[in-house]
Amino acid sequence: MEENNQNEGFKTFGLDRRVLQALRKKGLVTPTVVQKKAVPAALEKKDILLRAKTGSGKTLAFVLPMIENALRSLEMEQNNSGKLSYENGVMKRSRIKSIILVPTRELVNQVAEVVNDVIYFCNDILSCYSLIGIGNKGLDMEKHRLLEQPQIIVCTPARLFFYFLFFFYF
Ligand SMILES: Nc1ncnc2c1ncn2[C@@H]1O[C@H](COP(=O)(O)OP(=O)(O)OP(=O)(O)O)[C@@H](O)[C@H]1O
Repeated sequence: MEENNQNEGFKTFGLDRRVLQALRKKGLVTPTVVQKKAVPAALEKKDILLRAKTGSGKTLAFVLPMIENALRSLEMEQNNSGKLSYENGVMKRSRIKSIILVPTRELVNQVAEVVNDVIYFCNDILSCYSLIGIGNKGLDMEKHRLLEQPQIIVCTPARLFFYFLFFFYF
């Protein structure tokens, strides 16, 4: 009972129970103003332009609906195919669903940390990779990870452009 009350605020968004569990784990109970405005609209797949002061919770405002929509989409794929598909005993993950672009490599790490916190209880079906290499530095590892097709990628525009060129030419 207490658990339910704790998530009353975030629960009103109709989020997946694993996401609610992850929020609870982080001690997050009530959505901030910007989250209250953004999450329901983003869950309806509306385009959103957010502006709010620093520390107002903008990261979760876009991360929560993004993950929720990814989970819903995975569920739909599962319902359509009637079953999850497995390869060598491991569930085959579907392709990239979201790319989060941020201006600096420091922000890549920060945002990826928030994403990983939120997918903590569903990381068997959703994975997040952050691309923070520069040029050929980190290329082998990142290329390998990208080919594994994570559902969520966090990177800078420059790194994304690098991989567009890389996969186009090689
Ligand atoms: N609903 C919430 N309840 C309590 N704390 C929250 C909530 N949402 C976010 N926070 C916390 O508030 C802090 C700031 O959040 P966040 O970094 O998302 O803000 P921001 O608006 O993106 O800031 P910036 O503009 O500096 O990037 C973080 O520590 C985060 O965990």
